[in-house]
Amino acid sequence: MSKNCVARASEIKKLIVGIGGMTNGGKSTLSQSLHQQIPNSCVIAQDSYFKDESEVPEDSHGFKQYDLLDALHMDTMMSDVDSWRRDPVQYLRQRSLKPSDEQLFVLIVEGFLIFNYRPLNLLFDKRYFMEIPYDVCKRRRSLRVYNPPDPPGYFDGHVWPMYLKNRIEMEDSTPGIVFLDGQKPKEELLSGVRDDVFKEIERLRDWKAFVC
Ligand SMILES: Nc1ncnc2c1ncn2[C@@H]1O[C@H](COP(=O)(O)OP(=O)(O)O)[C@@H](O)[C@H]1O
Ligand SMILES: O=C(O)c1ccc[n+]([C@@H]2O[C@H](COP(=O)([O-])O)[C@@H](O)[C@H]2O)c1
Repeated sequence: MSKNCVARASEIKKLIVGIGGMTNGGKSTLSQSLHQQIPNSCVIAQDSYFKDESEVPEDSHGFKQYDLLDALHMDTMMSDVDSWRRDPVQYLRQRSLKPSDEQLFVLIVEGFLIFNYRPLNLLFDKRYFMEIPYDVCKRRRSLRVYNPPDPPGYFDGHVWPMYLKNRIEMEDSTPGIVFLDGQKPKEELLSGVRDDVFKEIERLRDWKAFVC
């Protein structure tokens, strides 16, 4: 390094972790547990950005087309991600989260189509995808009540075919995804991802930015 270069070890460092996966794969459960265990972290959840029912079109069978990026306000989601990237301290404070003295911040982004939206997908440092078999997915989904609730035949008529389509698109465009078995015990899933994220945090801590 030239003697004119300045080490900026104290600069704020940021890590963005993507928890993608099938509907009911366990994304929210894992993301909330990670948030509780990772200091200076927060969660942005894609299902907070669904458009109003009146804005979501129906197909020829009368099924609302919810399992498409078009059903989501991705522009709003991106602007929230960008405000975290600009100033994570302020972002946490605005949400009544208390930043620690630590200069390292972790954003957990979770959702069923997070790796299908290119501008967001480009930002991830780590990508995980929670998968479960068809019958488990169908059973878990049948126990959950969305707003609006799934009409009869919705899982096989819309949710599952769209999952298969979206997954092909994702795998074609995104290498390096770590696939997780969403049937493993919650604690095991949590400890695996948490340890992986902590390793990444250690790597970032050791890394010094040099400005020449
Ligand atoms: N590892 C797991 N094993 C068994 N059930 C789980 C597991 N993780 C989540 N669940 C259950 O599956 C359902 C969907 O979980 P959730 O985290 O809301 O999924 P997602 O956010 O992917 O839609 C919930 O009832 C949750 O308790
Ligand atoms: O949250 C909503 O407004 C909403 C309304 C209708 C349906 N959804 C369903 O939400 C699913 C994605 O969320 P999740 O948590 O199941 O991964 C997706 O499969 C949609 O069909 C979600």
